[in-house]
Amino acid sequence: MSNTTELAELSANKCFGGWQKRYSHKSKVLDCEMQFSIFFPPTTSPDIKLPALYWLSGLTCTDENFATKAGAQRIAAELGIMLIMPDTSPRGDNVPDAADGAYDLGLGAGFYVNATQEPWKDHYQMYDYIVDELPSLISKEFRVKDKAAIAGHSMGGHGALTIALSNIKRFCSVSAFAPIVNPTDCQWGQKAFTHYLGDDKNLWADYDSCALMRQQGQFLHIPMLVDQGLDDNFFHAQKLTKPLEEVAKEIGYKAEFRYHPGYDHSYFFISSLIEEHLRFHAKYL
Ligand SMILES: N[C@@H](CCC(=O)N[C@@H](CS)C(=O)NCC(=O)O)C(=O)O
Repeated sequence: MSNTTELAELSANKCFGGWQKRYSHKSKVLDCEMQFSIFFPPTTSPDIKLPALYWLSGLTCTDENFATKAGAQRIAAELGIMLIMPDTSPRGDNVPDAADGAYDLGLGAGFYVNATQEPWKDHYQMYDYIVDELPSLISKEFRVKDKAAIAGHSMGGHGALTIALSNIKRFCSVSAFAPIVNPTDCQWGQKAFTHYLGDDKNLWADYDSCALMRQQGQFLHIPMLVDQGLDDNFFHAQKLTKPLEEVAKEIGYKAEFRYHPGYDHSYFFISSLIEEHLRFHAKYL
């Protein structure tokens, strides 16, 4: 860590020879105090720039769900990959939440967009937080490679795919579990985008991985792996995964889409396949 740190360490646990840590910091773009988790793999030299993977979680999660439920640390330790786990929305007493306390809007449901509408726009700038502010902070504080991998689940799969497709030079590879791929055409996405972005559907398309792949996929390519459980009760209801596979087929975009009988939407699905995702990213990191 640098001498003039902006981070407060909240916890540190030794894990598979490395360290699982949690930090707090003041976010300028979100205008609130934020927490994030990091797994540091065991390393022989503090001077080596580590490869890093950003994990974006889904609705209702904090930075701690993946850290405690996915079981990713053993393979990350073996592969020498740092795991960076941000929160899913701004937090704090001054941050607006859904009026009815709904789980799919407001706290825990930032959707990785920059809100343009009241009362959200002062704090809900999650796209800028994940793409710019947090990576700048991480590279100031720790030794990490410039290009990172990015992955996520459900709303976080949407975040990972849209951020990777819009920032192909910044990320080496992207993967997702049960991602929302067409938020402009599913209930979760339409609700969130109406609140955060208003009625301007042009703005919505900037955060829709189907639209982004269709726009840019003929010219640009990033290695992509997507896994979907066939017993996931949100698979059909929220049009997860499939619409992006259809766009990929249509435009000839090379990406792997896999469907797994019996698996649901939970972290039991993620923990069953996370090793394959980490090994996939390790080829490009
Ligand atoms: N049925 C859930 C919907 C939310 C949900 O399934 N969240 C997923 C991501 S979309 C999750 O990872 N939940 C936290 C966990 O399983 O640890 C609820 O009402 O809380």
